[in-house]
Amino acid sequence: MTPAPHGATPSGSANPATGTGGGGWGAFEVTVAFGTTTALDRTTLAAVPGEVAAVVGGDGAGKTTLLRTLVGRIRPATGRVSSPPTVDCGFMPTGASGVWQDLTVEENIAFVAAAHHLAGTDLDARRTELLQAAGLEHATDRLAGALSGGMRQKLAFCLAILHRPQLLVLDEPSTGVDPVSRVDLWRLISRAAADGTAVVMATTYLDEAERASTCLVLDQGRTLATGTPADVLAHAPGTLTTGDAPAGPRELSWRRGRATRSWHPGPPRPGEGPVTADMEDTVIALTLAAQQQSETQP
Ligand SMILES: Nc1ncnc2c1ncn2[C@@H]1O[C@H](COP(=O)(O)OP(=O)(O)OP(=O)(O)O)[C@@H](O)[C@H]1O
Repeated sequence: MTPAPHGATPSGSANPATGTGGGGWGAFEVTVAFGTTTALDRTTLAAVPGEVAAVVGGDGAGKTTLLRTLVGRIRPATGRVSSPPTVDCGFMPTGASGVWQDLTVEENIAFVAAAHHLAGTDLDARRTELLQAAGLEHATDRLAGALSGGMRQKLAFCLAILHRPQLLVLDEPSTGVDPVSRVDLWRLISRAAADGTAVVMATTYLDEAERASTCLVLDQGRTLATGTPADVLAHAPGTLTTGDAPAGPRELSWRRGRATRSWHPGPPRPGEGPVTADMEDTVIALTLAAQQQSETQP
């Protein structure tokens, strides 16, 4: 059996790297460095019961580091982390590492249930509820390693939330998942939040970030924007245009469906008809603006 990192731990003690401060859960002004790499630079993310907080950013932005810091797996150099005791956290790591591949769906559930001392009719009801919601009720005898990617991700989600954690931390739960399973996963996530769980999720799908209560945009450890999706959209820098071809340097343009978006740092130029940026455009524009700023800094 391949042991997988998971939120399920038999220990119920609070993680020493975390605390339950009076200001709610979250990571506050945390800095994490790996050697000379600053993975997080005074980053703040609040985790509020009943809400979904989305963490977005490109490769190496610091998303996983922030999530691991929140659940006490990384101790920040500075700043404060406030989270429930480990036993009240659920963590779904990225990829297939949240499930035990050589156990069946049923065995995966039983294993995590045992780790959390869940049993009896309460467990039966919870198992049935989650498997049905995830569309896995007819796959209970299948090995997790033989499931489709989307089914495996949904199983990983069920395992992370089986014990009704107060804080649920999901690392790119829908990456590599087909669009239908992605809808299922989002429904599961929304339901968890509606039940009062504080959900934090890293995602590369910006339509998901747009539906979250709050959104944190990271780039190389720096916070580019934070707030409600509307707040983030309101801070899209520069000007965005759309057309058939790049309206400027290619590195400042990207494809959106059949159209090409172009970004430039200043206000609209004469004759330019700017388009309203959605979350995807905004995150790209914020990242390009940050890159330009760091290139011009000595
Ligand atoms: N254990 C580690 N040792 C050294 N460097 C690390 C370690 N974990 C992360 N990093 C570095 O910290 C930075 C942030 O990484 P992190 O995995 O948090 O980013 P991410 O936003 O999750 O990106 P991705 O989606 O590509 O995983 C990167 O430069 C990464 O190389």
